[in-house]
Amino acid sequence: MRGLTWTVGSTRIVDDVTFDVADGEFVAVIGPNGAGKTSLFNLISGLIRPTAGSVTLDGVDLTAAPPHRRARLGLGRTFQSSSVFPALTVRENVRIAAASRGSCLRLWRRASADRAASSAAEAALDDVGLSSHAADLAGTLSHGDKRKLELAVLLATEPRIMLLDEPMAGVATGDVPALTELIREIHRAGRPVLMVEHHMEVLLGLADRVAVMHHGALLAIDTPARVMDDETVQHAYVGEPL
Ligand SMILES: Nc1ncnc2c1ncn2[C@@H]1O[C@H](COP(=O)(O)OP(=O)(O)OP(=O)(O)O)[C@@H](O)[C@H]1O
Repeated sequence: MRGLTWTVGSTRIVDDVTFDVADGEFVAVIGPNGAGKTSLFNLISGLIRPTAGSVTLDGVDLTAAPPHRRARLGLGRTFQSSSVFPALTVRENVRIAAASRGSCLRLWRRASADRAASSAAEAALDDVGLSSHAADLAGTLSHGDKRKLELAVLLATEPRIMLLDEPMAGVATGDVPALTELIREIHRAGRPVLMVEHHMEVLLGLADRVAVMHHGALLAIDTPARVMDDETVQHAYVGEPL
């Protein structure tokens, strides 16, 4: 992203943010409450249009593209609040995502597309360890398993890059290590990740770089250890744990 800016009235909610996520890299976005992290994700995924700046994926300028086109081009995203269909089964949730990937209007290719979507869904459920819950209604899953389901839904779309907005939000403390490990494995499988996370301890050993936002601007972007040592970052977090 280059110079990404979003102004509401006279307030700069996201202020001239520029950084790259390299192929295979894991970049975390942190910042005090209201720093503009979710707004930045909304700009990258196209839910809101920037006042200025651009978003590029693999050299393709996506700045004017609607969210569904960005998703087609490989920009996959999860949301801060749970976004599964509670009345559908776990398998159906993932299958819908997998089918959306290879959307094909030619009737004679529907059967093979269906089979491909089913096997992509099963593979994604296996990746996140939810195969044994495939027939359960998504609404009956624990909060931690719902988060895993969201990851499976995302994986089934075979994204080029994964944007995860606070995947640990609402998850019981005891489930955080397993979910962290799962995200680590998904990343190791070769996908770059951009993840909003409040807890610095989750990011140590997970993120290659940490981008710190403050009042909409990018305050620092560096390794987790160096970011934690940075005095300007510590100052931005006065009154809140880093
Ligand atoms: N549509 C909007 N109109 C006006 N102000 C907005 C809008 N969306 C967000 N804001 C404001 O922009 C600021 C940044 O919000 P945002 O949700 O991006 O921050 P955040 O860093 O994700 O916060 P949190 O850590 O609490 O999730 C906040 O002060 C918020 O009130």
